Amino acid sequence: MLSRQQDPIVALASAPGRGAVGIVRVSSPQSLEPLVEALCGRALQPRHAHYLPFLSAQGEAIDRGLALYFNAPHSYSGEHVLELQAHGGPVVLQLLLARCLEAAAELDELGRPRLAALRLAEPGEFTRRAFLNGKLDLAQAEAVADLIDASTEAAARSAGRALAGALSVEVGGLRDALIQLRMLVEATLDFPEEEIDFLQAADALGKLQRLLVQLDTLLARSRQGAILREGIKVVLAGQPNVGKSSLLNALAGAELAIVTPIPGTTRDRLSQTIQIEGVPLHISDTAGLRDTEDVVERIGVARSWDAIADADVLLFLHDLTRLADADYQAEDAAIQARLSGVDPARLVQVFNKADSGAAPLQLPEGALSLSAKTGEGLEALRQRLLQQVGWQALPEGQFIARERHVQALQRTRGHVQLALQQAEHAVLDLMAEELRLAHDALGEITGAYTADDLLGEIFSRFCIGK
Ligand SMILES: Nc1nc2c(c(=O)[nH]1)N(C=O)[C@@H](CNc1ccc(C(=O)N[C@@H](CCC(=O)O)C(=O)O)cc1)CN2
Ligand SMILES: Nc1nc2c(ncn2[C@@H]2O[C@H](COP(=O)(O)OP(=O)(O)OP(=O)(O)O)[C@@H](O)[C@H]2O)c(=O)[nH]1
Ligand SMILES: [Mg+2]
Repeated sequence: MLSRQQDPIVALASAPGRGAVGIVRVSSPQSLEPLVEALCGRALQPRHAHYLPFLSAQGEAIDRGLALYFNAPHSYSGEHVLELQAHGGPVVLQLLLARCLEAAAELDELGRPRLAALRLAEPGEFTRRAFLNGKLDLAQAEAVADLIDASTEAAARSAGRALAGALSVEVGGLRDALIQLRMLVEATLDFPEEEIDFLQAADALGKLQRLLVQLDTLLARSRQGAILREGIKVVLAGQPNVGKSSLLNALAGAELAIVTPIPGTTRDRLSQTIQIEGVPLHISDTAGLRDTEDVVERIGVARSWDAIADADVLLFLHDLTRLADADYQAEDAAIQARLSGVDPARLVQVFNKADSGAAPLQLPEGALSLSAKTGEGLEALRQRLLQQVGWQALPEGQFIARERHVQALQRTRGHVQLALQQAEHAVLDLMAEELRLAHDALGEITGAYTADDLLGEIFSRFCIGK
């Protein structure tokens, strides 16, 4: 793994103002001993906790806390790391941070700064260094961010699995199988007259087929992991007064949205994340769809249409008590015409107010009937939402994955498939090329082959101090 000469960096490694304990963390390719001397007034034994005062330039205690020193490469970042674990107040932590920068600039007896070029860390820079120093691969580094951002317990657990290397281990197994095949094919290319025998003797076709099966299994697990990470965008839409806000409240189990008998109550989009079996659902309640002269409501309705376009799943609500009403039907016809642009696979028709005793009705295929008021039919709706996005809780446990991983796996699979076709026709040089491309695509997941701008994009989404 390439390792570059880097400036030393410092940051708060906890959200300021919230923690009871806050950490100021310094990471540096050069030794931090001169800085430790200034801040702690003594040397520290690596990997031991020392309780001591953190010293200002005047030698006063800014705080008393635990200091930890990690010698490179035995640290989180793989560099020399100093942690000052202090009381978590925002002001005291900012003082400590400023003191680190000040102490780094202080000159020693020879007129050199204690730690030249110490600067504040960029988002994700500690973890980026851990990656560059081979402490984590890219999939694990991404799992760090996903663990922090996890919005449900299931998402956190599966990020924990990915951080421990579950995805990386699977990818590594596939990579080893690919390498074996590549070696075999490359060797065979050197003896052209025996190509076919070679392939048969080594069962190349069988190996490729098994590789495809393994890729499919991993793809399935990664897709589930991506659902856990990203969650699902569910939008509640429909005419005014059909019960969209009531359904949001029922799903969330809280009175989030205002509900009244007055049509046009909701005028703006209101979103809430809930979970079903650990899957995060980002649910949006929207303004009822209708033509209106009210300027504010018009903007709200335009936002409803934006939300509809953006939904993974659109729950389109109908009011069972008004189905026979001529105005309602006319409005509905106009809306349904406009909805015809929505992918039917994303659309679920929901007939609300089933408790009202309204005339029983022949529901359209795939539609649900329920009552936001009594909760009847809600469980069926929950199951339908999971089914709609292809969620299955897998017995072996999914690990958090990103769309990026799913796409890299799909590309790998495509190349293995083509390699198999070439193998069937015994076109070995093309087969070798497809295997090489498959190998490259797989390598993108763990960061073996990753462009710098992708790394920049991945790490910039971390918080500062991570
Ligand atoms: N105080 C503190 N807690 C923390 C972190 C931290 O940086 N500081 N972490 C920040 O994310 C996480 C833990 N991550 C860490 C990862 C590796 C090493 C480390 O010292 N690794 C050495 C030694 C490993 C060993 O003893 O087995 C190494 O890799 O060589 C430390 C923390 C969560 N808790
Ligand atoms: N009987 C019955 N009434 C319901 C049900 N769901 C909602 N209502 C009533 O229908 C009326 C409108 O409910 P809302 O949830 O505000 O409807 P909405 O679709 O959000 O309406 P707008 O915000 O105006 O678009 C309220 O009086 C609710 O109490 C239900 O399942 N059964
Ligand atoms: Mg409403």
